[in-house]
Amino acid sequence: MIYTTEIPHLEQGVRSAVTLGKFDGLHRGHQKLIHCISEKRREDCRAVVFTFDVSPRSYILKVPPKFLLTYEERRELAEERGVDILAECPFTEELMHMEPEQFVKEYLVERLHAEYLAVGPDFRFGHKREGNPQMLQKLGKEYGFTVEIVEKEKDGSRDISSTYIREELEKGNMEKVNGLLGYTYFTRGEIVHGRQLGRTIGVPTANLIPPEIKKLPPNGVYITKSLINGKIYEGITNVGYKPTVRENFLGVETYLFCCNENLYGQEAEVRFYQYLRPEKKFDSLEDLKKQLNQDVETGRAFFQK
Ligand SMILES: Cc1cc2nc3c(=O)[nH]c(=O)nc-3n(C[C@H](O)[C@H](O)[C@H](O)COP(=O)(O)O)c2cc1C
Ligand SMILES: Nc1ncnc2c1ncn2[C@@H]1O[C@H](COP(=O)(O)OP(=O)(O)O)[C@@H](O)[C@H]1O
Repeated sequence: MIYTTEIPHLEQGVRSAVTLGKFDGLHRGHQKLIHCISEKRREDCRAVVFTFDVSPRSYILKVPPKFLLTYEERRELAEERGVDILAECPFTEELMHMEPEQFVKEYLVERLHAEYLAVGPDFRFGHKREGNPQMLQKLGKEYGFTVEIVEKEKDGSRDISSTYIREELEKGNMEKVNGLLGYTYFTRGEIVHGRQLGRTIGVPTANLIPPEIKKLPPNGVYITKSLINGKIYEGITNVGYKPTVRENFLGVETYLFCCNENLYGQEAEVRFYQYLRPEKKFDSLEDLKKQLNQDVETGRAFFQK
């Protein structure tokens, strides 16, 4: 897959099937759009995902953005789904104020040689969000591309969207989040040293510091699986600041049920299956240990089912 932060310019004779949007999470709705473009792949036709490098809303509001997928994670998932080119274009003033027809002509036609577009019914683009799927269809007749308006993937009566998934993630409803995503929500990082207290209470924990932009479920304890060095480990994970020992950074730390290896320096992907309880401040490490033993039992029972 080609990844670029510029507007791609395809060579002559090569055409494209394009989908456009923010694609945070690459959820089941996004996957449906990607399926549409990847079906059009040929020797001389590329599947292109055209997206922006900062969520337009957070750019305007100037709040530090949190995403369901980091840019790197999104790249990897897009590649797995059969995308040839992922263009993460800077969301510049120029792009923000571009007239819809100019965007179509300069970017989609002249640079991408688009022959096919897949968009959702609520897709909007260009200055004042005046561009819409019907307008794309009209312009397609003029410039020679077809536009498929792809029905939204639904969960019951509600459209699947990044907003819906964020809402459920904020509630810690991992079963719902994972169902909407079509994969298990995860975060990644390198396993780093903690205070080495874990081993003293019989519960060593692999600590990782999640990426700044990654949106996490609420602080608390989760049943998880961790992918480390190609192996899957079942375990339980605490997300938070460990109030009992007063950590000063937000960590994701996991006790792996069947592991006694030295894991420092390894990359881990922690996948969240179920929320167990909120993070608590205990009066002593002994009390914490009692609670941890209970959590371990709950976690093991979950995987035995
Ligand atoms: C499953 C799990 C649940 C945890 N729950 C809590 C908690 O509720 N409150 C808390 O202060 N720390 C909690 N912790 C964090 C422990 O305080 C921490 O693992 C211990 O102090 C060891 O820290 P260290 O890795 O820096 O040595 C939890 C850790 C795990 C793995
Ligand atoms: N079952 C296990 N679960 C998690 N980490 C383990 C396990 N067995 C061994 N380890 C190793 O022990 C380390 C955690 O021990 P711990 O005493 O909690 O130290 P730290 O505070 O540095 O995390 C992990 O980083 C890993 O290298």
